[in-house]
Amino acid sequence: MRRRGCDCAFETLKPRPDIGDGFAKTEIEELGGRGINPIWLPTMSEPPKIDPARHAVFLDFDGTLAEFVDDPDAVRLPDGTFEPLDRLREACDDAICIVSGRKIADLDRFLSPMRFAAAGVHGLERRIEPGASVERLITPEALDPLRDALAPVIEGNPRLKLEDKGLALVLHFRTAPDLQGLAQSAMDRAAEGRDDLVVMHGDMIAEVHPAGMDKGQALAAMMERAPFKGRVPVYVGDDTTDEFALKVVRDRGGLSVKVGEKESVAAYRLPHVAAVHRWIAASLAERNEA
Ligand SMILES: O=P(O)(O)OC[C@H]1O[C@H](O[C@H]2O[C@H](CO)[C@@H](O)[C@H](O)[C@H]2O)[C@H](O)[C@@H](O)[C@@H]1O
Repeated sequence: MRRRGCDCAFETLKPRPDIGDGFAKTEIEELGGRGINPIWLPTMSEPPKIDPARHAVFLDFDGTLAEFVDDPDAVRLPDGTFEPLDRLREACDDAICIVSGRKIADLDRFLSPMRFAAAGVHGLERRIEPGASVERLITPEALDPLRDALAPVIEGNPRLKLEDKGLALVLHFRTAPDLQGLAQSAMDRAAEGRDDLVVMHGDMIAEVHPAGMDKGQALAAMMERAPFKGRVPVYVGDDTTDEFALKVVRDRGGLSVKVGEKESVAAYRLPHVAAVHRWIAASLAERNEA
């Protein structure tokens, strides 16, 4: 099992009581060594508006388009946001992609009747256009031994929820924060000895999925193909897993936008989900006025 990469590094990048609100220098250096240089500027400015004629728009789902809720299956877009999102897709000629840790099938369900290009399960699933078929980079059987190892943990701790995404498994503890340590160590133990897997400790979840893919690589691959190719990338995301994509976009001179106040490599910031939707609507309005 690997515990490397941006997720784990950012996981350690928390304010330390022993050094006030700052971050440990070694941790900053560790991130730098991995090519990720966090810029901790909570006052970073609002991004310029999206230009649908020029931009390829990549949007994270949970915490970016949809507010967090206790039940991962009960998530939904805020009222009144479907139509602007769909108009943006039309205006961009389908060069808009949902990039998520979720399965594409689940994204489709939450966004129905809309359909978008998508990178699901952190890029292990991809759909290049709304009407295209889903490509999967691996098969779900790789995780069968972990399914078996986690079954008794769930049975013994019914307040933990297991989300089986086929190509990834997630232990949720948002409604049982006291079980965080147990969930994380159960996931670590289940993946022990598996160098082909990565364990990620995310936002009230412990997740395992095959190594070798992240949202940044998924974005770079999508940018090689129509309808994204030749456009300038825009990425909007709130979580540690989004940092991979935000870095790729920043390095390519695109618009990298962090949602919320966590540390980030992004150049711009929006404070919350509602502000993301307001920015999308304002971008469409600006285009109509032009
Ligand atoms: O990449 P994202 O679109 O941000 O997806 C990341 C994970 O999102 C979901 O979990 C998160 O949202 C849930 C619903 O609000 C919340 O209950 C949970 O605590 C959050 O971590 C999803 O269930 C995971 O599979 C995704 O990896």
